[in-house]
Amino acid sequence: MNHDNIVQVRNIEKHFGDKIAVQGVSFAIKKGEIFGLLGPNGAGKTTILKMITTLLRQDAGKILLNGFDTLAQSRFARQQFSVTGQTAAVDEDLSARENLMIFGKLNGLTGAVARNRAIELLTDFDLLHSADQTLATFSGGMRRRLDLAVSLIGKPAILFLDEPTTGLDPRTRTQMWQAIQKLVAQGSTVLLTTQYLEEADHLADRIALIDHGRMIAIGTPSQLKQQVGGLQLRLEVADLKQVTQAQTIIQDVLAASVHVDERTLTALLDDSGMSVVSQILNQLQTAGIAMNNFAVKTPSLDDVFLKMTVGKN
Ligand SMILES: Nc1ncnc2c1ncn2[C@@H]1O[C@H](COP(=O)(O)OP(=O)(O)OP(=O)(O)O)[C@@H](O)[C@H]1O
Repeated sequence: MNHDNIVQVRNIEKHFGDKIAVQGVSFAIKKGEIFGLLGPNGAGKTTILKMITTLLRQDAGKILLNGFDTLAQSRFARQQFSVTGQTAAVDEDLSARENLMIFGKLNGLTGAVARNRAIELLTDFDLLHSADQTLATFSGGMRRRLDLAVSLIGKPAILFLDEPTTGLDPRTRTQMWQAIQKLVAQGSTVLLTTQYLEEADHLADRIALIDHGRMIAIGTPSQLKQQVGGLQLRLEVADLKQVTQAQTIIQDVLAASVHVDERTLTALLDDSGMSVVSQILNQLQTAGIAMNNFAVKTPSLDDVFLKMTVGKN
């Protein structure tokens, strides 16, 4: 067994009646990683998360959390993680500080330790100024940050976040991202589900793409994007008479074909990526070829998602 893999999911499967919600899903998460489960509505992300967090029993396959089997050793497996959902399990009539202290005591902390831990978390999540207001006065974003803070009271080794930023405005979403990154810098491992490609791209070290209950791809955001075809170079030559010369230069540097449409030239860059771009620019300049514009476009996770899911829905 590889002890670096704090979460191990092996070939899990879940049926609801005749419907297969999850089939043959396997992945492993290393300590300190942010791992994203990405997929459209109904893909199976929540069902996978529920099986990992022992809320649902898988019909087949095995899940180990820090080495503990979620079915055979569920009590120990549950001690390894904390989970936050889309609704906070907090008391509306109490303040943020009081809620944190109650959860601290429920987690076995003494009064003094709970008080200090509450201050630490309120500071980390930028809630110290509002610490003594009742939650009724809290915005959605503040509530979500408190929810995350509450789930960290017991310093869990693994944190599961189910759509942590759904419904938040862009500014609050960025604050949540910073809070999650800070957690990982302090040694946590995070598994999050999201429907937002941008969120997975920004936050996750690796992403598993889920569609119709199956894992259709896994990798770092850049590995997934490379499967779509790497970087694309696009430039427009100012003088129509120099287009062929520019085409030859780029073809020679890339050893690949260049598509020409009037003055616009496009080509796919291989793994060498940006290093060949400066060579192309230098050679075009030496040849006295002027350009109206020049761009290198990275494929987005949207491109990956469309390419991998189109035709299967
Ligand atoms: N308790 C249940 N009984 C029957 N079908 C279910 C049950 N839970 C989930 N499903 C079905 O299993 C499939 C996967 O659902 P799941 O909630 O895991 O998807 P999801 O990726 O989390 O979607 P969303 O982004 O909308 O939350 C869906 O087709 C859903 O209708």
